[in-house]
Amino acid sequence: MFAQLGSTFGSLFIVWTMFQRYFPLHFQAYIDQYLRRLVKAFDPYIHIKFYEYSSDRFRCSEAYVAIENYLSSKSTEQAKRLKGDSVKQGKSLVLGMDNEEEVLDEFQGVKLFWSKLETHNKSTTISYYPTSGKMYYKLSFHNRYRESVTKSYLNYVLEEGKAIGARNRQKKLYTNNPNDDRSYHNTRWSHVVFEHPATFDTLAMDPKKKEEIIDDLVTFRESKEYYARIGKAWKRGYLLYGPPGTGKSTMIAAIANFLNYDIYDLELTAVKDNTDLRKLLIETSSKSMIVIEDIDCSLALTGQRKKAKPKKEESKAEVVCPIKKKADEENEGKSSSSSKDDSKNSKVTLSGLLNFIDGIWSASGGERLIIFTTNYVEKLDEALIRRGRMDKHIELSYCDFEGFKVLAKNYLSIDSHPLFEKIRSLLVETKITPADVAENLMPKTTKGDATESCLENLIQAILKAAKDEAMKKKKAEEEEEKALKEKEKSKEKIEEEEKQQPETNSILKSDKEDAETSSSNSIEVLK
Ligand SMILES: Nc1ncnc2c1ncn2[C@@H]1O[C@H](COP(=O)(O)OP(=O)(O)OP(=O)(O)O)[C@@H](O)[C@H]1O
Ligand SMILES: [Mg+2]
Repeated sequence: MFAQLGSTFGSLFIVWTMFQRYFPLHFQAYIDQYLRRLVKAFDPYIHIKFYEYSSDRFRCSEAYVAIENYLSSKSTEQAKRLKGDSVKQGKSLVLGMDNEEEVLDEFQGVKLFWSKLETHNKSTTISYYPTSGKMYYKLSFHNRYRESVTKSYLNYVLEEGKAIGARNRQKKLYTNNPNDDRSYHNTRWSHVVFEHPATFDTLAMDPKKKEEIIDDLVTFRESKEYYARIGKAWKRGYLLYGPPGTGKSTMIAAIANFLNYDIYDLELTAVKDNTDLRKLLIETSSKSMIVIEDIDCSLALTGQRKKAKPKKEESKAEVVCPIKKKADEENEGKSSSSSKDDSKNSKVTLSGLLNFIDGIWSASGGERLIIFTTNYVEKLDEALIRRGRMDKHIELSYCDFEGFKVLAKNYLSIDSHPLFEKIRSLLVETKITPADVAENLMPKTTKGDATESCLENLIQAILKAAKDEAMKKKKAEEEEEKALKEKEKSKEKIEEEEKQQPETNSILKSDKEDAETSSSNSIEVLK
């Protein structure tokens, strides 16, 4: 009987919450109070509320988000009014239950009722936030299941909800805003949705090396406790190095897709100073990768410990170091003030960067990868890339036959072909980047089967690369020979000059003696 009465009052109370907004405020409070007391006295059900925002109204509650994710599939099946909320990996809508809808769930034979409700804002003050009430999910279940629900079911919902959230989560690619652009954006990072298709399956590289990298990433992802135990920030540094077009940026995208991490693409040239760098770091979230591409170029720009660097290809230097180029133009003809200008360009120092990597400032969130890429690993300061800072050094190199097979599968969907043997032998002797191989394997027409022509194109490209390489080698040898000859010539010249030296010296000596006698004569005359 009590149960019946309780549920009657309970239903009455639900109806009341739906319609109370139509009553005057003082009347609402009065009814609310009495209904609550009645329901409490007879209701055999337990009710738990999960509010959308924490009490400070700044943070969205983690539990609320997990519950929303957990209920989304159930709502699609049961609720009559649904709400299209977010986009799943940029491909489809995720539906959730609308306000005042109810969903039934079952867990180990226990029936559980979820409803989505909103508190009604009784405040008459003007608020910065939307004046609508607070959203919350309410879970109702019978008192006799209190223990199993609070101990097992809620944990289960949170875990499931988090897993669903991680699956649906859209990765983001962040870039740091230039310093002077900050007032407009009012934020240090701007982002776009990250949707790069690269995966480890499509990455052309030695399968053993690939396996090793994947193992390393998995170990890192699952080592939260280990890092806590050894007292180290939960982060790992990767240095990717190799010639242009060997897949460094592609690997970064593959790692992000594999770990489902956000990418923070840090452009050091747009960072004002070390303080700014620290602030940028603090604003990154966990489960992310902080990437600095072409680190050698960025560091040269700071004018710190490493200054000299070989020039990259013209086009690339323009893209990667626009500020440096501008600074160079500005400094033209101002050699006297060049040191002053250098210090103006000097923004982030190497030691600032080292602090950044060491995790002093990133110790908060954890689960972060720091990735540097460079074409010139030998130019980097040893302090920057020592183990502990850049824990894993990965070389990406020219395309070998295994790499070619991956690209042939990606671009032409083939595992074998009679021309493969020829390509295998050519790749042993010739250096060609995966980017060049990929370009040749890309069909140039949609008509007919382009497999054969693509492979033929690739063979021609490898032969051309071999020819270019041979010519380059010959030219280098010739230049070396020329330099050697010139060196020998100048050596001979010096030796000849040295041989003539005694004669010249004796002439000089007699001249000196003559001068001395004439000067002593003139002194005597003066006397
Ligand atoms: N190892 C690889 N596997 C698959 N595709 C690759 C690989 N290397 C290069 N490519 C292809 O070549 C293109 C250029 O590669 P990517 O930008 O990753 O080179 P990079 O090493 O970052 O060059 P850079 O040093 O110039 O930045 C990619 O879009 C990709 O299609
Ligand atoms: Mg790159």
